[in-house]
Amino acid sequence: MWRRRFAFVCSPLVSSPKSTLIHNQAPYWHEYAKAFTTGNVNSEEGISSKVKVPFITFVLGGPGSGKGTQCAKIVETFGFAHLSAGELLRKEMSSNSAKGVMIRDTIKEGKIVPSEVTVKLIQKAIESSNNNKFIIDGFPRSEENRITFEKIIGVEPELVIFFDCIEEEMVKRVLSRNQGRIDDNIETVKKRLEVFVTLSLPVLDYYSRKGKLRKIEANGTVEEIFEKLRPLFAAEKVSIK
Ligand SMILES: Nc1ncnc2c1ncn2[C@@H]1O[C@H](COP(=O)(O)OP(=O)(O)OP(=O)(O)O)[C@@H](O)[C@H]1O
Ligand SMILES: Nc1ccn([C@@H]2O[C@H](COP(=O)(O)O)[C@@H](O)[C@H]2O)c(=O)n1
Ligand SMILES: [Mg+2]
Repeated sequence: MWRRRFAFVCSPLVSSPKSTLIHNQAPYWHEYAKAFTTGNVNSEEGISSKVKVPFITFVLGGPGSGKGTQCAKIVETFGFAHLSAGELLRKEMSSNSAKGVMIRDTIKEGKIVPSEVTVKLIQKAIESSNNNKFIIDGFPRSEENRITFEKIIGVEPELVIFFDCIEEEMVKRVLSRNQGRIDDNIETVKKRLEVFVTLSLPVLDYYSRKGKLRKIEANGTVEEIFEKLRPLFAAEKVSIK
């Protein structure tokens, strides 16, 4: 059902988009750059890599559509740093703090964790990386996620990839993943699919309107899907090989 609903919002592959900083807000990125110009940062080496505007790609798709699998290949081939919002949250939930418990309950229910929590984790991961190219997997899952990222990080993605996979295949993949995830069960998967339709499709619609969305048909083999991704990253500015 959600495939049909989605079909009209996707734009076809288009040419390489341009980097866009959001100038009308006061995100941490601008503060960092300001600190650099005022000399209010410690390591010179750290500064020069960090003040460069990061190249950000968001990767979206339903549960089991292959986001994590393809991100690993993008990292290996094109030298991106992979930030999985779900992984960052799973690490955080392993603490028994109130926040950890809240994250666990939210993931178990297939719902979306409050955006500020997720964006702060992403911010920390970006800040502690030496890389300048990030592939952010499973984010933004909602308009609230997207807006919070814009407010706090202040950098727009160059590219937003959507893995379009049939529901039956996604459910099959999740149920045979076997990695002990608390959300890999049929009840949670059904809820996640609903959440995807209700909260994530508007995000895809937003980026489609901005000409940033690239839809990848994600029902084939891992290699077939990667071959469809390759041209998106082959441009010299993002390639290391
Ligand atoms: N093209 C494919 N064909 C068959 N199996 C696949 C394919 N891509 C990934 N898988 C397998 O399906 C499962 C789900 O893939 P993956 O974890 O990459 O999905 P995901 O989109 O990250 O899901 P989630 O949103 O739940 O984290 C994994 O066990 C993975 O090995
Ligand atoms: N932006 C996000 C990303 C994930 N979550 C929660 O984590 C679950 C697992 O995410 P995966 O990307 O690993 O599939 C997801 O179902 C959400 O509960 C989130 O809240 N916000
Ligand atoms: Mg994943």
